[in-house]
Amino acid sequence: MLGYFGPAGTFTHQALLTITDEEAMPFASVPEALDAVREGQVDGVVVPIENSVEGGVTATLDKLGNGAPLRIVGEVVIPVEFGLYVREGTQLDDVRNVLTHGHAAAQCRDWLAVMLPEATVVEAGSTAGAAMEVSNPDSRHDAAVCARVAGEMYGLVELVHGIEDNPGAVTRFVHVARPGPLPPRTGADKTTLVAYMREDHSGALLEILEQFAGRGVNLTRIESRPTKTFLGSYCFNIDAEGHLHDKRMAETLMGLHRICREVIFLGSYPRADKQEPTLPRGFDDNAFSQAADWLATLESEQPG
Ligand SMILES: O=C(O)C(=O)Cc1ccccc1
Repeated sequence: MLGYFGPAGTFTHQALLTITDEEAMPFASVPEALDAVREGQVDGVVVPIENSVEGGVTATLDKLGNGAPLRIVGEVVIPVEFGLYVREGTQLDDVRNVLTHGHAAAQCRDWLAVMLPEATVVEAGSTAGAAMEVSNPDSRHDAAVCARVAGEMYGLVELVHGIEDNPGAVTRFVHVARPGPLPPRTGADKTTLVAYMREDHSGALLEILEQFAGRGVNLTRIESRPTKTFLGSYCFNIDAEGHLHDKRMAETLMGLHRICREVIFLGSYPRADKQEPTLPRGFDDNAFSQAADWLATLESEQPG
């Protein structure tokens, strides 16, 4: 069974429904969901990882790389549109207290500031959790910012829809499982990893980037995250185009392993947009094989 960052009606739930229509288990937070996979309570979970407006979902980035190994086996990208949902009878002028997930609040910040300048925005566990809370007649919260499905699911009334400051925003979700066979290489894949530098020195990030650049591997996301040991200590959370079974990616991973203190491999999986990378000349599997054959020929000429 799969799990997801819930309750029912979250954007994550919508992402999950694009993968399966079988019954799935909701978890109240991203860390709880990921721990449930680690502990074997579910076979996999869907959690948000990146938003086109807000950037990385830090709870996911940090928790994926810390603890028993996990692997991303797939990704889903869905549009996110928000509305303001209230109990029957509440008017816009009555709204003093708005409840929602931090990422939703951030994506509707301007709208809330202009339309509800007096209102306090309170952070909830999730957008659907906010809708569920607001549906309680005794709730001290007047409105939830959530998806239309969540508003409907929890019996709320839609005051306004489309309150996001950046229309067209999308969120990327990942399907995470325990280590096992990798999803097959499709030619349009992504690899996610976390790299820890050996020691702090000038050019350390450049050396990491060189491993990718020198093998024709393009990055689609790179974020520095605190290692949580001391101030100024960071690791790099990276998405790169390609699959572990692409020779250029395998060589990149080996290069990183040589120069880094630790490299956590978080999986190779098909890209949601199915977009194949444009490879510079000399970086496809054939070019790597031919180079290896050439080297073998040179070595075979050597005595003994
Ligand atoms: O709270 C939710 O519905 C989530 O799934 C997290 C989230 C919040 C805002 C945008 C995308 C995902």
